[in-house]
Amino acid sequence: MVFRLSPILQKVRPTQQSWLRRQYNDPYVRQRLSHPASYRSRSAFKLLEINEKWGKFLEKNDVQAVVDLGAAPGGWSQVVAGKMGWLEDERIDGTGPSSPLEGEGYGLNQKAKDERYSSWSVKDRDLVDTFDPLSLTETPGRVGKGVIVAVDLLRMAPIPGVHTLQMDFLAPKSSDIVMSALKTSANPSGKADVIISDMAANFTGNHITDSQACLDICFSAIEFASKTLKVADKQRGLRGGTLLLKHFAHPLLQEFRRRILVPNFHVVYYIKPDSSRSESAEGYWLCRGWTGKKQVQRYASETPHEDEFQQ
Ligand SMILES: C[S@@+](CC[C@H](N)C(=O)[O-])C[C@H]1O[C@@H](n2cnc3c(N)ncnc32)[C@H](O)[C@@H]1O
Repeated sequence: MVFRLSPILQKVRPTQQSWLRRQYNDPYVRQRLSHPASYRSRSAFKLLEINEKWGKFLEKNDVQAVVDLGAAPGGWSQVVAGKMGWLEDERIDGTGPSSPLEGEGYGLNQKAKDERYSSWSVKDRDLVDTFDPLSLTETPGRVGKGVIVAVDLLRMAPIPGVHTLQMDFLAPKSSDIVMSALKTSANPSGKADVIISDMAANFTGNHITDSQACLDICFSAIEFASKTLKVADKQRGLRGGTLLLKHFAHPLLQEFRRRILVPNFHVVYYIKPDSSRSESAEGYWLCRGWTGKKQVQRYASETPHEDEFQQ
């Protein structure tokens, strides 16, 4: 079907018109709107695709603890909650007509809703130094396995089984808070099997500033991973943890891959999912089998010239 602007929309600016045209013609936007799972973001299809094509790493039996960094509005967390059995069928949002939680939640205050969904949300300033996740009571009627912790600067509406921390992941102490949130009776080691990061800073339009911001995010994620991911242990038949990391194409990031990721994982794949827009410089590294062989340390890097930026 050809996209035609209605007379009202013809009055909006050309840039807004081209955005509307792109949204209308995007098969993933249409799929999201019509999908029974009511995914909150188009990004959910990227994670579904990566997981499906690259070894179904979210569905392994031994996956007990997953951390979702830069999680809002919650599409990836919905996918993880679905894979870990917190949601019985494809109706992921817990709000729709075929949801196992149908009819629940209405008339409940936020605290009661969070308890009902085994989903709590806290802000860092409320919990630094006082947060004790083990004090949280187990939720009756919970259906899923393990623990899922989601982090974002923005507030996220609850998702069954997902514990949300609203905070700046790059701030000091944030990784300690996430680590304590991971330690529950369902995951006594407090370690993570899978860390997924779709975190992205707001673009300024300056490639050097934007690439440096992306590098900072990647460093924060790997520093956290180095403290948290399970290490491969052949004797115990334990797989090393997995990290899925969003980045943008730039020589600084290639250097990061070579110096930090490759020495610390069994394998590092570069993935550009079909569902990622071709005009976007974003890509993902899927890093399997954390070995932690090389200490993770930030290094001084020559900032490449603007011309070196690759689309
Ligand atoms: C592309 S969106 C994530 C979409 C998400 N994966 C989904 O499926 O709904 C990137 C997110 O990263 C978050 N973010 C960026 N910098 C952050 C930071 N320093 N700490 C926490 N979250 C951050 C943004 O607030 C934004 O919600």
